[in-house]
Amino acid sequence: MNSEPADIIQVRNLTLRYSDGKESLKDINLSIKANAINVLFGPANGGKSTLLRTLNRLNDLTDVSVMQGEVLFNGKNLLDPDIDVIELRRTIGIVFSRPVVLPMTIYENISYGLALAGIRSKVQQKERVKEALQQAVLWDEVYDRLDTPAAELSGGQKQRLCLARSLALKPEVIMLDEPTSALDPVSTANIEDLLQRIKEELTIILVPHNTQQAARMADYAAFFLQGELVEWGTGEQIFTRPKEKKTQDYVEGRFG
Ligand SMILES: Nc1ncnc2c1ncn2[C@@H]1O[C@H](COP(=O)(O)OP(=O)(O)OP(=O)(O)O)[C@@H](O)[C@H]1O
Repeated sequence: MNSEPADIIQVRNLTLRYSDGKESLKDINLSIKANAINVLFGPANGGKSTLLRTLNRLNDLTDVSVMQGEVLFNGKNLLDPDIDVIELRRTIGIVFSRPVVLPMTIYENISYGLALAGIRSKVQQKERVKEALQQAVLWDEVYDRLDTPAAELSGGQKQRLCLARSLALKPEVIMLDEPTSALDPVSTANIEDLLQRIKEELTIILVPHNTQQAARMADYAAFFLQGELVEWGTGEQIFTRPKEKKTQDYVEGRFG
């Protein structure tokens, strides 16, 4: 990295409690850096997925009893009730661990979302589909069978299709929640390579599926433990010179 990237998202004093009373995020303060891979890592139940779901308001659909603090994005608090949630979810996309393809063709898996987003011109759709598949490094494998069912793709290809589906909407941020946990090592390496490539164009927030992947991928890293953000910094600092003993113990595999 040449210079310190700008903050694209600023999480300020974010506390979230589900209606069962459990505090899943405790006074979180964190900056997400633009055009970088921002890794959120730590043991299960740390609050990583909860934070991702908060950033594009998927938590609106779950039973949250308390949400305090703010999340600044493009000069606005994205937790404000008057935010356009549909537009927010286009701008901050999410890819989950299990690739969920729609029961449609490869082409339609992408064009469907474009149509929903108001892009109805067939010419424009065609261009966007091609561009997204190229960005997701899937084009060369599927360009001659775009009209076949997406269900016939391999697991790794399906995950790249899910990524292409988000990329087609030209998001500013893509969040990935353990995107390679269901994939073999070769498919995992493909996804990791392509994330390194696309960070030139957008911002990535990655919940990795293990600490090795966190260390490999992180330009910036935030260590979550039981709803608390223990520490965050550059990947290099967190994985070689952590300030907190808890981070060091986790990174060195003393608990997990
Ligand atoms: N919809 C929900 N309702 C109630 N509690 C929830 C809900 N979703 C998550 N939790 C709780 O919030 C805490 C944080 O969970 P979360 O899934 O955010 O952690 P995580 O760090 O992503 O863990 P994992 O690696 O297992 O996905 C956990 O104690 C979990 O049980």
